[in-house]
Amino acid sequence: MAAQNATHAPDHTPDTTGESVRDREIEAEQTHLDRVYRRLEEKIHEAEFLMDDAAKRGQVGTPGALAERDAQVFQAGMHLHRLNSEYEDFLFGRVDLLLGKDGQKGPDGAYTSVEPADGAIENNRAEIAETLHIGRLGVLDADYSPLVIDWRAPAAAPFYRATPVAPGRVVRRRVIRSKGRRVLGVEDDLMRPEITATLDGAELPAIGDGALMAALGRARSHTMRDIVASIQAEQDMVIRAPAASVTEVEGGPGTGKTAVALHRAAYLLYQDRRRYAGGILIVSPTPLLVAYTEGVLPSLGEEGQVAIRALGSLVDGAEATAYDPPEVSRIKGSSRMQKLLRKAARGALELAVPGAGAAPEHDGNGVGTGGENAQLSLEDLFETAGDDAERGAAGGGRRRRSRAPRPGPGPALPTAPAVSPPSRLRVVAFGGRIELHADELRAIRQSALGGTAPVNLLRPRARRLILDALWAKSGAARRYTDPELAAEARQGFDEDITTESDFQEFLDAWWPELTPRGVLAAMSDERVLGRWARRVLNPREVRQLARSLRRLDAEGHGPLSVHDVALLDELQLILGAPMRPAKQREVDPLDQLTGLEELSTFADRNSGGRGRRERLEEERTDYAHVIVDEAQDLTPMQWRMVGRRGRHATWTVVGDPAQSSWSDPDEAAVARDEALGARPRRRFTLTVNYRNPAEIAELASRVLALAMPGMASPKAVRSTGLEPRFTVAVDGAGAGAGTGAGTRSVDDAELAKATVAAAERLLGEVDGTVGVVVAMNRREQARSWLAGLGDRVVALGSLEAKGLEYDATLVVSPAEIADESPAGLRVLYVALTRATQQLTVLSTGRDEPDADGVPDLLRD
Ligand SMILES: Nc1ncnc2c1ncn2[C@@H]1O[C@H](COP(=O)(O)OP(=O)(O)OP(=O)(O)O)[C@@H](O)[C@H]1O
Repeated sequence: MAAQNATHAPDHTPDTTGESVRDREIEAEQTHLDRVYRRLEEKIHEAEFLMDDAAKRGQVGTPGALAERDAQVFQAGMHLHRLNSEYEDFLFGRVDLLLGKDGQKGPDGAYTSVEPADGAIENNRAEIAETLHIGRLGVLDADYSPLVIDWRAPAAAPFYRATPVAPGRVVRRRVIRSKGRRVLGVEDDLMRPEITATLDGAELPAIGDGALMAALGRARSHTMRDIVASIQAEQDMVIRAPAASVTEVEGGPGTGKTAVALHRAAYLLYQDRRRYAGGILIVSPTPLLVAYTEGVLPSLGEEGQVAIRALGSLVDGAEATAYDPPEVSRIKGSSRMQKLLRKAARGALELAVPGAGAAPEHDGNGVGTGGENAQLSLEDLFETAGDDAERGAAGGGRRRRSRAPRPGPGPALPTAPAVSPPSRLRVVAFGGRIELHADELRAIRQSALGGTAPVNLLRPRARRLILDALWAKSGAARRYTDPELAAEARQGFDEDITTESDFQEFLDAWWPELTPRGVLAAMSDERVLGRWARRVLNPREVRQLARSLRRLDAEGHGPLSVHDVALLDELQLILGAPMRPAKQREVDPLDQLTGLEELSTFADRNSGGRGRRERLEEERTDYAHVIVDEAQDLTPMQWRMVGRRGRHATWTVVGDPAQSSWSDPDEAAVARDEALGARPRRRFTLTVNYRNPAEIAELASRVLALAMPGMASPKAVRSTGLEPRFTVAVDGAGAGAGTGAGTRSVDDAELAKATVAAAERLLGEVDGTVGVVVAMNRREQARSWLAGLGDRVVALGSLEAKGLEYDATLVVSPAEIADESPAGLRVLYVALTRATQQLTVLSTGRDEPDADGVPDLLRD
């Protein structure tokens, strides 16, 4: 690590003027920052003038003038928005460079050579030839010399990539800490500590202990910070990797996968804003992680074109709030569900499914299929011509309408039930009755379903087959020898039938438009589900699945789990989207050609961009780039759901197999391969743990050895000297480390007391947040235990801890967490790797703690 290897000159020693080297260096950076802000103000005035000018052009009205005006407003709006944003640390870095090899300058005004010129260093002495300041945006001075280089520009790469092993032209890398317009401090890393470098004749000093350590040591809040000032070389390789295909990143806990993924989104937008105007989707495992990370991109100046969504809210109108127990998650996540859902969608046509008919009954007798209700007898309707009567039908209040048979060859139509699927269709035509019986209707349905199109879209085909069958039964075709006359008669026959609202009602009942939620709700009937799931699930799985879906009401509304959401998405595909009225256009087609569609993004961003972003998220189902965070957790069904959103996308997929809570990684790998297709893949591994101190990482590695034998732990970058603490909840006597009494079971009251005591202690020891991780089925309980401790402490179920971090973590009963599911040890590994400073492990008898309170699972 560069930060560890740098040597530093004494920086607090006052010189003859009484000023320390540090003060002088801060003052020099302040002078530069003042210059930057003066230039920014000039640019803001320029942009305001341009906006003004553009508004006047609006009155001219020729297409050319309007296009020019729009382009100008776009440019000016973009500048204004960016320039007006007061970033806490607009300017954060600086590199002092040796003379470059080729002497060429790039578009940002900086020399492009990565390697130093021959003779740049002589007798271990060198003169600094170029100093670049790195910031969140690029700013050029009036003479086009670079005042600040955008962190994503090629010229900024050495700031991140240089190491003492491969320093390139970099002699000193400096991180500048500022607030508003004031420089607060500087931290330097020397990349060539062996040489003496001078700048304008004075020796180049190095201040502080290194920026990375300073960043890592800061207290954590409830939101993630960007790492733009201290991105490390191996992370930078991922962030700047070309986006042509699939970039796969693996790395253990705390290696910066999430941080890198977020910075990569900002980098891609900078590289090719037009291409990624198609939207970047970041898929996160939980809403908690979304909330934790969603501030990072705005802090990097990017938000309008990036949607960060939790897996449970990828489908519009659905929001996962419920949890499935592991055995149910396993069923719902498995790719076997594809087959089952296809059967269910087809089977649901035969039921009176909500969203398409009556409510299913959960009485084990089948869903809405039974008895008289389903027998549609239309006979009476024709025999009581002219008599409009209302008749309440048992179980449905079915409406009965009377209709006179039409004179002439045209058919008279039956009515259809409002609720139950009819099993007979009878019409009067050519003076006689034509009837399609239950078995004939069933055969027609089967034949229509033989198509591969989505079920809802097969309805026109079914309608055509019904008309064919009625026409054939009418025998009318035989009456016409002239094919033209026959075709005409057939056309009239079809028109007469189909223009009748009763026929429409019949179709609505017989081939209802199914909704994903309706089908999911229908699957809550165990008997029906058992039929559909034959040879897919065993009876126990059928029972478990049906039971879990009973939390939905008849129309499929009610608490959904994250796995239900993937099922809804799959069903949407199987059923086909119902026709919706066309959406009002937001942008002019011309905008798409000129790139001016971005205009509304910036306009909206200026006037509270969130509304725009929400709409963007709502409307998009196909993105230009998809970033999957915690990819190891996606189930096969979730891979299918996510894959559908990136059919034409490039991808970045980050994850850690050792943290997977999904029980069947091989099955998930197949689904992942399908989602990513044949695109070439570029693989990266991150190897350094920036989150956990070495003491905590070492403890966690014991669980890793059990969970994934042979898998290497990432190397922790720092050590705090604070060993994890072990404590045991004991009956009657409170909690204490190393009591040796842990083999007895403990009741909830004692566990609550011990949890609160351990959490309070940690709160007293750290400035920031404390996360208390418990088994999933204890999370409500733990929330109530900790309710009085203020908002620095958070109670989390083990699966909720994914991706998050806290200054201190309390892990309650490792054995309980490990026993929760087949992937329990990996989930425990996640829990143990959340702390940036301190970790306490609280055991109960179930954990079999030794005399020091160390639970069996964590012993060496
Ligand atoms: N280069 C860096 N400079 C400063 N902080 C960093 C750097 N890289 C990572 N971090 C910090 O380390 C912590 C862990 O990063 P992150 O959450 O991205 O890791 P992760 O690999 O996604 O972890 P997990 O797999 O456990 O979810 C975060 O606080 C992040 O800000």
